[in-house]
Amino acid sequence: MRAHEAGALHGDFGHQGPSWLRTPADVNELMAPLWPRTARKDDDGVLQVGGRDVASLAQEFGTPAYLLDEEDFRARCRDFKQGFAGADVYYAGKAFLCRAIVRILVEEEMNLDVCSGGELATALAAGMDPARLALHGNNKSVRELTRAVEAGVGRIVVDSFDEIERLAAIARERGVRPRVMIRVTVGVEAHTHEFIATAHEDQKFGFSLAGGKAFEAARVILEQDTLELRGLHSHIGSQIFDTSGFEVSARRVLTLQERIRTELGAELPELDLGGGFGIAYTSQDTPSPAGDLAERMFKIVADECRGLGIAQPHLSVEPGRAIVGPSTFTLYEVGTVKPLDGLRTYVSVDGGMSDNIRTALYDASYSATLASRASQAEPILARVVGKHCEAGDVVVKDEFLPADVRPGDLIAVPGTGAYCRSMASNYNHVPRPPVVAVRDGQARVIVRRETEDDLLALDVG
Ligand SMILES: Cc1ncc(COP(=O)(O)O)c(C=O)c1O
Ligand SMILES: N[C@@H](CCCC[NH3+])C(=O)O
Repeated sequence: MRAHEAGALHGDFGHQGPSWLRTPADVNELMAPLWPRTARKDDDGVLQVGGRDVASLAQEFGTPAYLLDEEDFRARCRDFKQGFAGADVYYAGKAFLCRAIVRILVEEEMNLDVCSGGELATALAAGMDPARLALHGNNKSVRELTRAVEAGVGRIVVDSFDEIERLAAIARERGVRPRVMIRVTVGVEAHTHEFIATAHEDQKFGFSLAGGKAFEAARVILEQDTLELRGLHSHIGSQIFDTSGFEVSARRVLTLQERIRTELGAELPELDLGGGFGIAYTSQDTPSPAGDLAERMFKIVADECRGLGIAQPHLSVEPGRAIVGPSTFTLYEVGTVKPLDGLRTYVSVDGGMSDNIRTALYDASYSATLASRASQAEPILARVVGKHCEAGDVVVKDEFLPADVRPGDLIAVPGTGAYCRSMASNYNHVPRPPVVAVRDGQARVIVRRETEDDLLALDVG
């Protein structure tokens, strides 16, 4: 089998050219960062995952569908747990959460970060030990806080003075003492898209460190005998490759920790440096393995603590995208192909911005491959677009696809495990696709496809 016969497993415009013209060995090597571990193409160019081929999965479950490689998801949990041994790893449920995922997390002995009543309910419904949960949010309702306190959630990451007051009252009424962390805005300009950076001063999350609000929050919490202050929390943003942002953030937050110890007499035993570890969406992204990230982060914390003369707090991190992102790809069927002379070819698929809003929202880059057959055709510059009534309904901005791409072909887009199903909508009354977990030749639906009846059921007429 020659590589181009197998079709591209990864290609992206403008960097190294069309990848299906490379050797099979190259193609396999290039697969690694973008595709789930068990993904490969067979001799007929049909993409396989978890021991199943996508043509049969499309027949059984329809398209579009998110196909999650369960082995890959579990392996990434283990990579983080092993890499960060000695620290705690909280999977960030906002990336993608459902009960089957919670059960896997329980089996893999992971902790879980939830950021809404809905995520909390999902975690509890699937049997997650509440002590392993962290609750986030800049505007947690009284109801959400009450539920978390009553369930015995392990930590609540407080985000405002209003919340401290609310939470203290809820705890007082129930005679309990919830554990809290303070979300600190450290003022780091993370190198990522503006919409997903969270530690610069001018935004809604956290207590400003520079403005003295974070110190003030510590003082207020320490005055309450109904709240137990466990530590500081910083999350600088998402899809970050460079650990220098974490270094600055750790330095600033630990400096605050030292001030809290000196001026308020409180030794804080924990520190959470958040999530945000980047993944490869195209060959131009170069993520670090979890072990390397951990090594660097442990060193940063150790160095800073030594410099400040404080005891090292117990570290935790909250990766979401880096665990679930690469485990999943979206399978679409091509509906129409429109070559625009001198421009590019528009390949329309049966989903779009309702199942992947990230391209439209963050100008995110994705790649795609012809997944259902091999092709000998020349590469053409294509744009994979959806079926929505919106010109910006783009899934993959630029990709080389074979010139004979045609209606009925299956197209796979990797790296869609994080923030695609969880941010999906039913814009234009397009029902949301299912999530199908595949492992050892078995496929099971873990989130079923939304139906038109589901949509009509909400519309009370
Ligand atoms: C507080 C917090 N923790 C963790 C995460 C997870 O981020 P990521 O999925 O980029 O690892 C987020 C989202 O950005 C977050 O806001
Ligand atoms: N939803 C964003 C990341 C922000 C997530 C949570 N703070 C994304 O798709 O990249």
